[in-house]
Amino acid sequence: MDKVNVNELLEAQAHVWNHIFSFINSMSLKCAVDLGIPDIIHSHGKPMTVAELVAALPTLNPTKARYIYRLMRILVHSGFFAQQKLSHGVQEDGYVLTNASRLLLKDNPLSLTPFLKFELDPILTKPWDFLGLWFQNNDCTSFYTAHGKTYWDYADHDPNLGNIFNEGMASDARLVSSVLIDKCKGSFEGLDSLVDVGGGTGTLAKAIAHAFPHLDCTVFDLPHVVAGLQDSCNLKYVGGDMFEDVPVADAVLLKWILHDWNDNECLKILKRCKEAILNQDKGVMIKKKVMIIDMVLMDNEKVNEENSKTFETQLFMDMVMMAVLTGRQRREDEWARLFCAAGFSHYKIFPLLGLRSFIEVYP
Ligand SMILES: C[S@@+](CC[C@H](N)C(=O)[O-])C[C@H]1O[C@@H](n2cnc3c(N)ncnc32)[C@H](O)[C@@H]1O
Ligand SMILES: COc1cc(-c2oc3cc(O)cc(O)c3c(=O)c2O)cc(OC)c1O
Repeated sequence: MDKVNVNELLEAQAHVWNHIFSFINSMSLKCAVDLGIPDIIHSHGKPMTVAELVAALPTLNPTKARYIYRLMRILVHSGFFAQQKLSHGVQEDGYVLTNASRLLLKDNPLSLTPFLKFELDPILTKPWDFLGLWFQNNDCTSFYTAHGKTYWDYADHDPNLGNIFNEGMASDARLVSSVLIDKCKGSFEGLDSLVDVGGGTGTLAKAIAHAFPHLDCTVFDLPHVVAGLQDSCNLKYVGGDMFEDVPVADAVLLKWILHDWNDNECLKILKRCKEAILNQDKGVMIKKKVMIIDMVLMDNEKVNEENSKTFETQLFMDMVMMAVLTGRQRREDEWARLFCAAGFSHYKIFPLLGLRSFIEVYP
């Protein structure tokens, strides 16, 4: 083998090894969160040496103390912690948080820890072991192959999964609402009423109702999800089925709903949403619309070195939707086809929410 080929061979080996082991990134991060490491470093208030970290870990078995620096080393490499000199003239480094680990602090209102705990719960990681088998059987999802029931049936009978799901979704909704209200204010101005379809326990609608006190907001979700939730001044909860009927309003919001469903199911939901905004009799004074927060999957040919991480994360979410539910992420042309088939006339995409976009669709 000539030299170039040997180098290529070794590069290919490294690439395969990196992918064999890349689950260790997620699991090391989960371990740090389970041990409370981000909060401990935050409370310390200054760069924290490994000895200080070990001493502050309340549940650490003393025989494992000497391994902590190895866990921290991989998490420094993956950007969750950084190392800083303790003080001028002192040789030793201490760990500090990065923007990413600040998003894992318990008291950060935008904390993503509930989302991490949900996605990395063994109930949701087990289906990945069954993906190959699923490709060879008739099951609807590899979640079903792994657990013998659909995700919905599982969640219905396991209140703990229902709770971690709701907390995971609410944590995402808090982050999105803070960005949405800041960047998309204009979209809500002039509306009198809005219904958040599949709005869960109402985290996003509550933030919108608070930011726009003249807007009547409705959270619409399955009856058992909204049962017992308290209405407040301009926010109310309504139970129902979005495939049957959606409450009337000037605008309908669908955050992270359509990615759960296949095209036929999305068509039904979008048609119910269109009826809901057209049944609100307000003449032409208000620009009625459906507002969607979801991914617009990047086109392959637009992927470059700069955006390839974003594309990879979008592909991860697409795989999650396939393994857990029967949904998917969609490219712009796939969205456009859906909107047209549901009878909408045009749409605008605002790529303002990082991995996801804010899409307005007009009847
Ligand atoms: C991914 S969650 C999104 C929750 C919320 N929009 C968010 O982004 O935080 C999907 C929501 O759709 C709701 N849902 C599922 N089927 C539904 C149906 N047939 N009618 C109304 N809501 C439904 C679920 O209960 C869940 O709250
Ligand atoms: C469509 O109705 C439901 C959807 C979901 C659900 O589940 C997951 C699971 C996951 O690993 C990642 C996700 O992003 C999602 C979702 O976005 C999502 O909507 C869960 C349900 O009940 C608990 C549903 O009824």
